Amino acid sequence: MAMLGLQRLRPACNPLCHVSSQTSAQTRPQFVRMAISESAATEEKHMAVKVPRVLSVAGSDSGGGAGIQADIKTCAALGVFCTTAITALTAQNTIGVQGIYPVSADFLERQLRSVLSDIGADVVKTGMLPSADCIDTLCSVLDLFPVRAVVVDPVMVATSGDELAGAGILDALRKKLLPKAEVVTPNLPEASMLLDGASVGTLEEMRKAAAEIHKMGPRYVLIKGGHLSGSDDIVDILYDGSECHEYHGLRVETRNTHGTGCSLASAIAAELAKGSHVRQAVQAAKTYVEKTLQKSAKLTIGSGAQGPLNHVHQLNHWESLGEPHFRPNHLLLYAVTDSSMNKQWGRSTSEAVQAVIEGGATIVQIREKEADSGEFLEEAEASLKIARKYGVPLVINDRIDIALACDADGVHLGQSDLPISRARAILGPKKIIGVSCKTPEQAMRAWEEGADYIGSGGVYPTNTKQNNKTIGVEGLRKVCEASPLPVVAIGGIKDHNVKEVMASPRPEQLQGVAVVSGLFNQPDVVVATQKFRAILADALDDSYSRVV
Ligand SMILES: Nc1ncnc2c1ncn2[C@@H]1O[C@H](COP(=O)(O)OP(=O)(O)OP(=O)(O)O)[C@@H](O)[C@H]1O
Ligand SMILES: Cc1ncc(CO)c(N)n1
Ligand SMILES: [Mg+2]
Repeated sequence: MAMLGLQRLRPACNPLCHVSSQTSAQTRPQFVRMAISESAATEEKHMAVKVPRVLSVAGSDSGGGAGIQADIKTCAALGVFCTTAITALTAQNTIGVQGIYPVSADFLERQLRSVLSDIGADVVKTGMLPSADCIDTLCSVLDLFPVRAVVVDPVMVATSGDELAGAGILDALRKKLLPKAEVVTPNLPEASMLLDGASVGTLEEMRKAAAEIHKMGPRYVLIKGGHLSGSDDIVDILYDGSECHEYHGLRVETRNTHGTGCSLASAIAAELAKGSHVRQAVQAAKTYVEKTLQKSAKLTIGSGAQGPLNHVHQLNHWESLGEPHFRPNHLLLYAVTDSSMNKQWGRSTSEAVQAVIEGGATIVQIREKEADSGEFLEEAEASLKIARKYGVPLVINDRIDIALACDADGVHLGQSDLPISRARAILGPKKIIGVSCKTPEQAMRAWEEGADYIGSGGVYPTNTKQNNKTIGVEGLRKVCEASPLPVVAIGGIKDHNVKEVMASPRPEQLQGVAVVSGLFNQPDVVVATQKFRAILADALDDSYSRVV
């Protein structure tokens, strides 16, 4: 193979501009920050943004679940730029491998040189290598263009049982590629093949196999336990030449395990490219694959035994496709907490939430005007655990940051909070956004900007919100008639006036009532809530109240 003589360029670290225009009296962190920002300003034009890069040397899976396709998606999900050198085309789907078209060693070399001579790579990840020639070529090119680490997934057999590389590659793999590897990631059958058919089917055998494979030259051996039978726990074993580290994870019950191995190896490569140590990289990769399996468990792509993963589940949320994130009849009895009221009665917010849900509240809003952010978050998290157990949605008043931090079901915003369109952009399409509206115009705008429901009031004067203009039953009716969104009535609603609010003819969009002190300024929240549910059932026709 001809030598290109190209060297990888390592850009020197740009020194900071330490002579800042402000001097002496500053504290050190401020000084460092200013120095950095001033340096940034003067060098802005020349500043290079260095992106972590992985080069995947692997086969194409036409089914989109494994091989190159899995590698690119995994790297994208983990924030790494992925280039490719394709070793083979496979005609493959969720049923099996219908054909293999290997790429010649010459053309593999062209791809490797194209990528490494220009874009470069921090880490090379290898998957399917169809011939010993391809392995020879790869090793020679790696000698010319050294990279920080090589992650070798010794792909031999697809999950379907179809052979992807024959025993003919074993010698080159063991003698040439493994000595260059930072990590090698065999599954159980591959570990056995590398060891000429030794049995690798128990944890003890995995440990022994890891030590044997380590003698072939890689710095780390990770034996994957995905094929271990008969346990809820899936253990991968990492051997570093002196110690075995175990990575435990829960087995996800799913048919969608096609490409887990490729994804794990790519995730390790991506984490290494970002600068992690091998042990951190393996842990992060295992966590990524487990989470991805969970998010992909129910997908039905293809009719075969092994479906693909949804690698970019943070972007597309397929797991919740088809599930409406909000149903208007959740607004029937809407409980809004008030921490000082609950404190007076000697209960925490989460105890109050438990009681109000037991009593029959159909949605809960955590409204916190006193606690600091940390306490608010703790209360919200504890309340959310309870709400999830009962399948009742829980939203946060005003604080989008708290809603995001605890992954609540949504927020309720006032007219002076962040604009609805911004809130929607931050929270994504799957979170509930409710908006307080006093007028038909506000209701129309909330709808245009992407809200899910409207809270309209105050219907009656209330102590919880003094200085709040009341709109009365008439104002509520006007909002309901104009609103394209479902409406919940709020403000001073007590057991004695629910009937009046919900009285017929009830406007179509009016779904229920939101209550604060009627539920919580009470000695027994469960009993108070049950009473409201009974009055609501009475006020509405049966078919309606039975839906929730
Ligand atoms: N059902 C599962 N639940 C949780 N983790 C799993 C499951 N199946 C595999 N894993 C994990 O996924 C990673 C890949 O393991 P596996 O042994 O399946 O690789 P593989 O056989 O090479 O996969 P591939 O199908 O891509 O060839 C490992 O970290 C393993 O622990
Ligand atoms: C191309 C390709 N590489 C790797 C695997 C391993 O899952 C596969 N099924 N297909
Ligand atoms: Mg594999």
